[in-house]
This record gives sequence, structure tokens and C-alpha cells, in this order.
Amino acid sequence: MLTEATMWMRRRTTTAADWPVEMLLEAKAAHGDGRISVVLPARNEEETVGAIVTAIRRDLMERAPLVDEIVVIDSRSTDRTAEVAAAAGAEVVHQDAILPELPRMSGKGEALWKSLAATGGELIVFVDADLRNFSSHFVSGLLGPLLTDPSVGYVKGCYDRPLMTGGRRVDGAGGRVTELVARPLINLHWPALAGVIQPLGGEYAGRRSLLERLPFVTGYGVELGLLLDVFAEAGLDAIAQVDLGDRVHSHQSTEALAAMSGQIMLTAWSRLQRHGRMLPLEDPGTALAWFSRNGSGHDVRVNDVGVQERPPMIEVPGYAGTGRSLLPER
Ligand SMILES: O=c1ccn([C@@H]2O[C@H](COP(=O)(O)OP(=O)(O)O[C@H]3O[C@H](CO)[C@@H](O)[C@H](O)[C@H]3O)[C@@H](O)[C@H]2O)c(=O)[nH]1
Ligand SMILES: O=C(O)[C@H](O)COP(=O)(O)O
Repeated sequence: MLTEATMWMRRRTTTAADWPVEMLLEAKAAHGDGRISVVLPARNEEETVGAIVTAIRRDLMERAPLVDEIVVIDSRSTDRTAEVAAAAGAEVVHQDAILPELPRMSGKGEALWKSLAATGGELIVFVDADLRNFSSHFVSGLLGPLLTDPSVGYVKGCYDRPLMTGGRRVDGAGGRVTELVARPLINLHWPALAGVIQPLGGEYAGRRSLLERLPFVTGYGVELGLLLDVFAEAGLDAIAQVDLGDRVHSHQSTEALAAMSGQIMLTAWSRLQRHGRMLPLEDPGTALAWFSRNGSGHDVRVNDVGVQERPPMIEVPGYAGTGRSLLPER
């Protein structure tokens, strides 16, 4: 592999076991007890969100005062996600209740961007709400490099990703968009980032002071956009990764993953252009056709995979380094 990426991996990769909670409590106290927020974006995750919130509350709030708040951003769920998360002890905020005066946008990236305006932590940890094997070392592991090294601004989790299919576990077969789209794009265009093992992983953490200066792609391009923008804004060494072991999540349909791939490609395209790595002759299309067999012919459904984006939160009027003041009365 490429030298810069290999050297970065050696310098900046640790494992969750390197960061025992007692060590992190000491580091947190030594740095003036800056607050820590955990954010779960959740759209119809009633099956899994409760266990994740319970584990974080029990291990990292009650047994050890590492985390200061857990906020579930309810991303227009139509199931009991909000009730289950609240019963487990999270603060639940509906995506549309945050900055309600802004035009509505959809997607995971929108939920994450809005979370900056609904939390008070100086460090923010994002965790997907569909994890089926969550353990609190996901959160403590991601906090390790941030609490102990001021030059680190952004920490990605990495893990093994099995594919669960028909009740069977196929090791190494999960993360299909990651392996077939995102990592090839990164290797070809941003080789310095080739050592980031899970660029699309939903478990990562960052300093508010960095995240609030970055635009957020509103859909599934958010992870790639943030990674590329952190790299452009803060440099390779501001990024670290922590091995969290094994990650099992709910798989989406192939059609949904195709749409996700379209968003990932358009996000890469936008950064190639913005960061001066490509001079486009024309804009890319945003329509993705999906075919399904119908008798002797095919039905076609067209998905719009165009990406929208929110500006850096620091530019939003009323935001003053913490989002709490922007929330409606609770
Ligand atoms: O409109 C949405 C869609 C999703 N989610 C939540 O976001 C998380 C991840 O979404 P999911 O649909 O499960 O994505 P994955 O298929 O798991 O996709 C992977 O790849 C995506 C693209 O980088 C990342 O956003 C994901 O975190 C990563 O797990 C889950 O908690 C969802 O409930 C929202 O909050 N709002
Ligand atoms: O991160 C990814 O590549 C997508 O979420 C797809 O993951 P899966 O192949 O494990 O469903």
C-alpha cells in the first residue's frame, strides 16, 4: 500500500482495549471536564435503539461519569423509536423540532447536522441506532484519541463486518458499498486516506470545534463528505481510527444500497471539484434507474440520488459554539 497511508495507520490506529474507561475519566478531568455528547440518529429503529441507549447509560453515565448526555435524533420515525429511546433514558429530539424555521431536508446527514444544534458537548460521538451487537466500548474506544491527544480532531471506528443472510453469518462479506464504491474511490483519488478501514462506518467522534466548521451532506454521503472535508481542513494527522472489533447491523436492500452508492459517488464528485482536483465539463446526472422483472419485460423505478448539503453550523444565526440555545423549550 501507499507509504503515506501505511505510516498514518501505524501512527493513528489503536484498539478499544487501549482505552480503559478509568484512563478516559482521568483524561477528561485533566482537561477541565469538557462535556461529552453521544448522538444516535434513528429512523424506525425501535428494535435496537433501546438496548444501545441502555448500555451507554449504564456503563458510561451511571457506573462511570464519562458521557454527559445521550440524544436520539428521531428522524421522522413512524414506529415506536422515540418512545423506546426515551424509556431507555435518552433525550429524544425530533429532527424537525430543531431549527424549524429552515426549509426541511431529509436523510441521515440532516439528522447529524441538526444534532450539533441539539447537544452541548465539546466532544460528540455518533452511533448508528441499528447496531445489533452494540457494546459501550464502541463509545469509550472512539473517545480515547480525542481525550488524550489534542492534535486529533476526528476518530473513525473500524471493525469486521459480517453479512447476515438467511440466518447465516458470512464473515467479511458486509459493508458492500464501502468495499465496492467508497474505498475504491478513496484509493484512486485520495490515496493518503486509503488506510481508513471503514470510511462509511456510522460510529465516529469529533471535536465540536471542528465539526461545526464543516458542511454536512444531508443523506448517506455525510460520512464520506466529513472524512474528505476533515482531511482538507485539518490534515491527515487530525484523523485517527480505533478498532472496535465486530459490527453487525440491519442490512438494506440492494436497491437501497444502489441509491446510497449514487449519493456516495456524487459526494466524491462534489469534493473532487471543490478541493480543486477536477475540472468538470458538465454536472453529473442525479437519476438512478432500478429495474425489476415484470413478465417478459421490466418495470423501472427512478431514484433521485442528488445530494444536498447544509452549511457549517457555525454560520447558522444564533449558534454560539453550543447548540443548546437553538432548541425549542423542553
Ligand atoms: O433518513 C435517515 C436514514 C437513516 N437514519 C439513521 O442512520 C443510521 C444509519 O442508517 P442505515 O440506513 O442503517 O445505514 P447503513 O445501511 O447502515 O449505511 C452505512 O453507510 C452509510 C453511508 O455512509 C452510513 O451513513 C451508515 O452509518 C453506515 O452504517 C441508522 O441509525 C438510521 O436509523 C436516519 O437517522 N435518518
Ligand atoms: O457501509 C456499507 O457498505 C453499507 O452500509 C452496506 O453494508 P452491508 O453490506 O453490511 O449491508
